[in-house]
Amino acid sequence: MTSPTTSAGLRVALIQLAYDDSETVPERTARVVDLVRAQRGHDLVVLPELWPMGGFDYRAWPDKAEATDGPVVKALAEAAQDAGVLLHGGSIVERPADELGPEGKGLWNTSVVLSADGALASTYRKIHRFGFAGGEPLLMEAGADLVLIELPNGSHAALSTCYDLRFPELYRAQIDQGATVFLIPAAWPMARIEHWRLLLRARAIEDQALVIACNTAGTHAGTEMGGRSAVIAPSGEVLAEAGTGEEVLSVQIPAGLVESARESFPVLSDRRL
Ligand SMILES: NC(=O)CCC(=O)C(=O)O
Repeated sequence: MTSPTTSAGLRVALIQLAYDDSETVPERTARVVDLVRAQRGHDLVVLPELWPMGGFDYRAWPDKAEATDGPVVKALAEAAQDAGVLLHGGSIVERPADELGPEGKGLWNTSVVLSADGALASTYRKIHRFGFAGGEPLLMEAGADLVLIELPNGSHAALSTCYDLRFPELYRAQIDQGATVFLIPAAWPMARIEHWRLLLRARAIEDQALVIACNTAGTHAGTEMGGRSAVIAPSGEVLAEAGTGEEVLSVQIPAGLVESARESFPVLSDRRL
């Protein structure tokens, strides 16, 4: 995969959604769809991990799981089309109609990307499952595939999700496939928010990539979420960072950011494999 010599600028909106346990999935979906529609004029809109089913609401996952042609993704597709944006819809608890996976669990933490014409452009199944003996490893299958998408400015973005951020080898594999941007939805708790902030900058600096990371806010299933969604330049400079509550972060990313960083300080060419 080759990226353009100089990528154009990109206008991005990160919807750092706050939620608690009081909303139903249809209610939250309706709220999110309105927020997405309001982002017309952006090239790319990003939502957090597992916002429909609740990132830490493990017990609800089996009942709330949907297929990627289910009501949540359909609503997101319509919103992307109405707003005329490429939409990273965060992730859902995916239950495909006809697949159980190697461990027989039948659920995945699946990110969905909708194009501006409302088509499902791409999906990514979270590779590193969070929760040790409980949570994701107990209930979900692990994804196995690297996924890259083309952004409206022609650059290539690699998909990962939340806990994946702790595994730098994933991001090295993604840049080896041509990624210059990392798109990372998350449900990262307040208790470890400084890890999030540090690791986002680390991934940007070590891989000389643009990091676009959208976290969750609010408190659900007894876990306070940390917010601090961010856009980080390959230099490690924080171009924009959200606070800890619900917020839409709107960022104009300058043209050629990654290319000029890699050209002026070509550290990646000194790798010894
Ligand atoms: N949803 C997650 O993957 C949470 C990750 C997390 O809390 C951590 O890595 O710390």
